[in-house]
Amino acid sequence: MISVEEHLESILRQVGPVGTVVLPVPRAHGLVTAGDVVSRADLPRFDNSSMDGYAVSRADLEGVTAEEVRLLPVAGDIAAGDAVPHRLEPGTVWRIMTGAPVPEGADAVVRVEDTDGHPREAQFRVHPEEGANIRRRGEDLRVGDVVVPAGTRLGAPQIAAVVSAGVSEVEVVGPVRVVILSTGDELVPAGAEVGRGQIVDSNGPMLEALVREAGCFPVHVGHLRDDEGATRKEIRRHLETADAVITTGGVSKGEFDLVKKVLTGEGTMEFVEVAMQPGKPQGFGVLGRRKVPVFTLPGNPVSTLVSFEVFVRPALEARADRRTSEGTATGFATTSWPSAKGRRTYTRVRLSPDSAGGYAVEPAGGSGSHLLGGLATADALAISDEDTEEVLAGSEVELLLLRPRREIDARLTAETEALTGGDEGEGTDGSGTGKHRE
Ligand SMILES: Nc1nc2c(c(=O)[nH]1)N[C@H]1C(S)=C(S)[C@@H](COP(=O)(O)OP(=O)(O)OC[C@H]3O[C@@H](n4cnc5c(N)ncnc54)[C@H](O)[C@@H]3O)O[C@H]1N2
Ligand code: MOO
Repeated sequence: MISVEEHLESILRQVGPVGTVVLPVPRAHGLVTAGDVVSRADLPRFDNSSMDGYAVSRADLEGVTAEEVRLLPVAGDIAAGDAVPHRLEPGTVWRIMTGAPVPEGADAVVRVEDTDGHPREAQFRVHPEEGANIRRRGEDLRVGDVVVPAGTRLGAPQIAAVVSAGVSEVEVVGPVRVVILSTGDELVPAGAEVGRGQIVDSNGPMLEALVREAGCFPVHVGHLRDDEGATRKEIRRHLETADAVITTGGVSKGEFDLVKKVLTGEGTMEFVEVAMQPGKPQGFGVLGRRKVPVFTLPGNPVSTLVSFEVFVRPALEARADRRTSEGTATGFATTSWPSAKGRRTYTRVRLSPDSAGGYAVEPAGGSGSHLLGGLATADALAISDEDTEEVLAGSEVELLLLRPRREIDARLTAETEALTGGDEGEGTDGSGTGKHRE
């Protein structure tokens, strides 16, 4: 058996980012920039008003107060989008809308609330500060400024900044297209009738969701029957287009464990036993002329999940050049549970608030790799090392989170409030206490 670290290192040595592509900015959502994105425009593009009001020359309102009001004639209206260059003549004002270009000669905008709002001859009640309510050209970004540095994941705020800066296409690390193949004659697709001896293929939909959560794109989710020729043909076909292939099942010692049989000797494929529980039988290699990473995960659903979190997610992150894991945390065991001696053990656990504002940890259901009911209630995997035979009540445990931390913390806060009748807002409030860490 090899260690978890040895297997992960072997995978990461062989996996690098996919090539870059140039995409229209909205389609690059979630992808990582391959180079700095540089502004093609000054932002704002022109001096404009931040308020509905009047563009004025301050000199014309010297000494004006709420008691010492002044009347000035209005030259006209300037709306947002007005393309005509206007000039402010001394002794006059322009009525101006939010976002409209400030006329030449104006050095402040007076809010409509500080006037009587009249369209032709407005009464002013303030003497504005220099530049009041004017958004200056280039105060946000200048031509040539870096809007988003290389290596940034394009989220909604970055997309807004980039398109405003006059950039319509960006070079990003390409979308990582993942093919998912469940294997085994016993499987039927979700929703289909389940016959005698059959089960629903849950690994396919689970991996599809995991791949998506990891910021990659499941492009094919299929099922391979226990047929050697068909299995070989189907895997080869996907090597032409996929950026990663994940199979489940067919890698242990059964007579019909065909994945192992078909892929042995292909590319750098290696089938190993990893000192972990669950997830012992693992296969990985890069295959075909495109050197596509292929992960052959054990079929038991919990083994598949743990294998994904421990090996596939880091590799997909390397491929997409981004981090997506929900991260780690620590908590305290409220009860004891067994740990497989000699193997890194990943125990499904449920978290609750402890009295010190940390995470209280207890197993979510049994330890069998087929137990999906318990898995659905788990918040995290508690990791215990190879030397541990039993995780003792009261001991500190390392957690690999399976849900977004905000979601866990929000639930725990609600539970704390329910327990205390809502008078203690402190505790697991999502801001993290000494015991929580990323
Ligand atoms: N003689 C031995 N038998 C097994 C060993 C072993 O060392 N010696 N290892 C066990 C361990 S540990 C695991 S994990 C599994 C891995 O088996 P495979 O990867 O070959 O997977 P299968 O045999 O095809 O299936 C295992 C189990 O999972 C169910 N399954 C498979 N695919 C799906 C799916 N897509 N959705 C839901 N459930 C699935 C399948 O019906 C089996 O019950 O091997 C042990 N055996
Ligand atoms: O290693 Mo298997 O993955 O225990 O269930």
